[in-house]
Amino acid sequence: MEVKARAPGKIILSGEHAVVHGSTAVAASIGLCTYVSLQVPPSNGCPLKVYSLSCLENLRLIEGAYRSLLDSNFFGLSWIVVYWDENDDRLTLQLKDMALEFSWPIGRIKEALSSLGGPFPSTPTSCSAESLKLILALIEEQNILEAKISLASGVCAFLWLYTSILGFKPATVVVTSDLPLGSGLGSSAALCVAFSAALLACSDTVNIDMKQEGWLVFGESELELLNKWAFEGEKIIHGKPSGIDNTVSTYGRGGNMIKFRSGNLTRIKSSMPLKMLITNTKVGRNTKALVAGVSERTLRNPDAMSSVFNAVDSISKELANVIQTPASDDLSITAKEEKLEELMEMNQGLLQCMGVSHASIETVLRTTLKYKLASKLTGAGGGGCVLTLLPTLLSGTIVDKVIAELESCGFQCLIAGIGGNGAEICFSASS
Ligand SMILES: Nc1ncnc2c1ncn2[C@@H]1O[C@H](COP(=O)(O)OP(=O)(O)OP(=O)(O)O)[C@@H](O)[C@H]1O
Ligand SMILES: C[C@@](O)(CCO)CC(=O)[O-]
Ligand SMILES: [Mg+2]
Repeated sequence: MEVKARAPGKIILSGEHAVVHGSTAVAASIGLCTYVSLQVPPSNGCPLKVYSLSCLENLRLIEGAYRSLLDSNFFGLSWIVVYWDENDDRLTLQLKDMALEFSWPIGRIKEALSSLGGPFPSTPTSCSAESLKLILALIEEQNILEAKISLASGVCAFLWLYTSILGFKPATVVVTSDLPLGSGLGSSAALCVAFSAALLACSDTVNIDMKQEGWLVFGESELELLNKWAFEGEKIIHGKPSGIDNTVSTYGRGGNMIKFRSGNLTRIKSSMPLKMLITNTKVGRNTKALVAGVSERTLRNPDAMSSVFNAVDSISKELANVIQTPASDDLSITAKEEKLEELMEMNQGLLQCMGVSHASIETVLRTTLKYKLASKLTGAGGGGCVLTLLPTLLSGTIVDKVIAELESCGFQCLIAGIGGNGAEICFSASS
């Protein structure tokens, strides 16, 4: 059986970092996703597939399944029934975009992690420091290249989610993504949401009709479970996440945005078309380190930082109001856009106060300002992506000029659809 899951990335319009400290933030999913395909063989001893000898070639597709071939003669034709062999049971994770593969014999994973007691799919549980050590030992055995070491946290999140939700079943899991990694567009959350969605869909906890075709959405209670598991994965990658990224990736739906505070979400409907240019500075950074940096600054300057977080809270609430309030004779779309631009600039100023801007971000701000466009960093900052509001009446020529100038600095621009769907799953018979 194969289950596929997809989960979107996000942009934060206001409130990143401050949201970790209890302020309101406003975010929306974008039309770029991470995809997970999970292939689980049938339980040991069950025939995996029956082939006629004429299509014996197909057998080569099933690596490691040759050992228990049972030859039979069925209706006068020669058929082969292929059984799965326990000794060949492996858990394999392929990160396709990085051309990386991790693979462990199930016996080895059991030996290392059975003390953790999984599976417990309906009880989202934090990965303790001791459990993390055991998981890291499994990853170290795979000799991950120094240049790709930042991926280890994603692999840790995978092993924790996998063994907690499905236990010690063999499977092949393949990951691909439209999202740039570590750039502020929520790649870590999209990964954890897509993993959790695929794993829960394969577990006995979630009641879903596997015969339905096309992309499916979980019901509300399953979404809640999915979001909680994804949050546990995010904690492994981010250290101390607010939960906004996984919540947006789980619950995004039909053009909605999300207002988020202290773990609670409110869906908000935008009453205006919102077009954002996303500029990826391509400066790599790590959300965990940036979040920790803001927390350290807060410990050193508690009163000043509390004022900064309060100011961000007011900005996010105001921004949500502007987005929701319909345009009228007294409040034109242009006036609303000017208000949003001002709020974005104020938020950016406060993010600088938190110490999470970067020279590359400042270059984007200066460049877009030449065209009278307002910008702010999105996500954790320190490089990564910057948002620029593209007002409705802005001519296409100006947009082209800004993009050309930004790309001449070595940045990469894209205009993504805002407020797409959240997590979805799809079943298919394995090939
Ligand atoms: N498609 C993927 N394949 C493998 N690992 C991934 C993938 N997407 C995310 N990751 C993991 O997430 C890490 C990046 O997460 P990080 O939180 O630093 O950035 P982000 O989520 O893109 O940005 P932000 O948190 O600011 O929105 C990577 O180093 C890797 O461990
Ligand atoms: C920087 C941060 O606020 C957003 C990262 O996309 C971290 C978080 O909320 O978990
Ligand atoms: Mg992240």
